[in-house]
Amino acid sequence: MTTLEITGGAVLRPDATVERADVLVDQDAGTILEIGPDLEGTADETLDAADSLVTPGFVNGHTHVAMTLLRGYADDKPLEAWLREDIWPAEGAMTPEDIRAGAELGLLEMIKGGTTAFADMYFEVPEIVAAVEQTGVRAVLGHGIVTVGKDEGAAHEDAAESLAVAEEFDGAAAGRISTVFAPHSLTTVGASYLEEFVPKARDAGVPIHYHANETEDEVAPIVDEHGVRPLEYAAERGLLGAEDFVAHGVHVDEQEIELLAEAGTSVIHCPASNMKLASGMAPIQRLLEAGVTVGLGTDGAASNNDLSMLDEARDAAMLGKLAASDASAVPAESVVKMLTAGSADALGLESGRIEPGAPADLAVVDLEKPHLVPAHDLVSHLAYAAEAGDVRHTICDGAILMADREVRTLEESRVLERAGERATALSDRTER
Ligand SMILES: CSC[C@H]1O[C@@H](n2cnc3c(O)ncnc32)[C@H](O)[C@@H]1O
Ligand SMILES: [Zn+2]
Repeated sequence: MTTLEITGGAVLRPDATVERADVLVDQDAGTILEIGPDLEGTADETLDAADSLVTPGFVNGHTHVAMTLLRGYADDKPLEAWLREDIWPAEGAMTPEDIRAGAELGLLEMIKGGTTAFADMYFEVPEIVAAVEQTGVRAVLGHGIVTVGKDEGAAHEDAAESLAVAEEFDGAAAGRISTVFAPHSLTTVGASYLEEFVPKARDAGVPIHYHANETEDEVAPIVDEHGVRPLEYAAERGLLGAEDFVAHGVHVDEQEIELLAEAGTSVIHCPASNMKLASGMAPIQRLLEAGVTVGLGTDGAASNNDLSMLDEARDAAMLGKLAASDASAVPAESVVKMLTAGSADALGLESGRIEPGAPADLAVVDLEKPHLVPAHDLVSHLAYAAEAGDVRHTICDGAILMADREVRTLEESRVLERAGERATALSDRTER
């Protein structure tokens, strides 16, 4: 057995307590073997975690990783105009090579910020699979379907591709990749395609991930056309399963919250994107009280504009309080749970907790920083004060992806250079 020991740190446990402990990892199995104050010190490899917090790796529950290429490409617009006037035309000009370059850039940023797993909805999924294989992270991938504006044949092909991609890549990257069927949203995919393909996804045992109730503009057409709220419409079409997860859930009423809770469908909260696009404030405290599993996501880098999950945690705490007009709403402990086990549970992953037998997906955060002193409460620091740049080491599936801020699975300078070149060329050939 090949082992790794993370020594000398403070370890965040699943009950949100923090204890001085070492963590022993079975690198062959990719799991945590033991957690204890003074382990033997005979591991094959050691990572120093003195003056550091060892936390579960962060789980980005909703992103579009290749959109790093569009970071800063179009800002200061609401969702509908942003997508139609800027983002969709640019995406229409993207090549598979662009997707690969954007995915590598996004994965570099995520690994440097302590993220060990992410859920993604995009196109050219084989390129994202290849980037995940190379970088060593864990991922839940889906081909995003949009049927509006397409003829019947192209729309049908898009939906069929989403199911085929989910079936082909489930279990790829030595089991680190799982998959979803991914209709973009309830307004951009026609009802007939949902009615045809959702039962097929269920038969294939593939979970479903989609954007839901993100803006008021998305709610109104469903109410007007179908006479029910979006999540009732989703439930009627079999889209609220216990393994399914929706991104956003900003404009949900009390009845829809109850529907989510009863169905066991999870919500991925994307506070930065919701603020930037002025989509609204999700009722996170209410969702938590109703028993809905809530995770955290960055959404794409074009609506955020970074992929830092620690930024997202702070935003979730701040916005949650503002939305509830209550400073005790969405406290630090809830946010840290969303950042780790909440997102992992939503995505059907076993990571997100440091305990024997759990996947060895870990981040080690340097506490010797001015903004992290004094250390009254390390859960508070993780929710409110820590930054992506404080992450020293990132481990996924027992493998070291970054040690002392050096990413081992990507050549950082090459990734930055290639992404910059590809983004410039993409922008030059995209008309606006
Ligand atoms: C068809 S692949 C996914 C699709 O989603 C777009 N997208 C990025 N951010 C958002 C968001 O906040 N709401 C809805 N859609 C979004 C992305 O640009 C791709 O086209
Ligand atoms: Zn999104």
